[in-house]
Amino acid sequence: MAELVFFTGTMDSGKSTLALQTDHNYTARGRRGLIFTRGDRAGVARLSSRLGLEVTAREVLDDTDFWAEVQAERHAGRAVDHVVCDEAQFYSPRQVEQLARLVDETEIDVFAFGITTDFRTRLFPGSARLFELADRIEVLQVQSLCWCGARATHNARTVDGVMVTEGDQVVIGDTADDGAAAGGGDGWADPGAGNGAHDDAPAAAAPGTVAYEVLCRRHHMRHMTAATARRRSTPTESLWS
Ligand SMILES: Nc1ncnc2c1ncn2[C@@H]1O[C@H](COP(=O)(O)OP(=O)(O)O)[C@@H](O)[C@H]1O
Ligand SMILES: Cc1cn([C@H]2C[C@H](O)[C@@H](COP(=O)(O)O)O2)c(=O)[nH]c1=O
Repeated sequence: MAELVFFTGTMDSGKSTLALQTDHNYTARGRRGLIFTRGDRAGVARLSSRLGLEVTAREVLDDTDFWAEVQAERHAGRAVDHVVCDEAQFYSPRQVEQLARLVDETEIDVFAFGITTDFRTRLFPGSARLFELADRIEVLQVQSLCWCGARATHNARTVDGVMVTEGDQVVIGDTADDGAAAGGGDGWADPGAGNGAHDDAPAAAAPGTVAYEVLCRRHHMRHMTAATARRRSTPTESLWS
């Protein structure tokens, strides 16, 4: 029986890699899939993994209708056996409902990949709906680690190196220190900024350089990033290196 599966974890936990592997393994057995993403760091209509793999994908926009996309494909005589959805946290609840309908009414497997919560530890709307509707939730097995060595469970955002807890929910960026420049409005990257351009983007500028860091809950609650800990460097908060 077809399933809607939500593979989730923090940033940098291997979700995009698993998305690519999943599509590869199904395709290798003669099944045909569609790959969707939204706001990948590599740019519009790209699905990229930090391990270096990158493929062309269909960019999800505010008005994307997954049901219509699959029906159009089938009417054109092309089979659709599975659908891979990366950055699914950015999909609307309505789009997640379309994915569930595809599973239930057309027996297509849907594999969705995304982070659960934002930098404020709040659920993304798309992730919330996936938690509500998915047949299965799979937490990524490769652990990403907080600077203290504990399993990282939360995503922190820094602006110019300082952890923040206010701002737009969506700002495309990376876990590297040299993160992308902050966007504005609803947070979709400015098409001119070269950091994951998006058609639905507002253009308002915001200062600062945005980056992300994965932390355990304890250190997320204390706003203690690796840099903060290094500065404080108390005996009980030892760093690995
Ligand atoms: N140089 C490397 N060697 C081995 N593994 C790496 C390397 N760089 C990244 N990775 C792996 O890739 C993972 C990130 O993969 P990715 O699919 O981009 O994550 P996500 O989509 O969850 O943000 C890291 O957790 C790590 O396991
Ligand atoms: C926590 C958080 C993340 N984002 C963005 C940053 C990245 O572009 C993606 C996550 O991608 P990954 O493949 O899982 O690394 O989400 C955001 O917009 N808002 C946030 O709060």
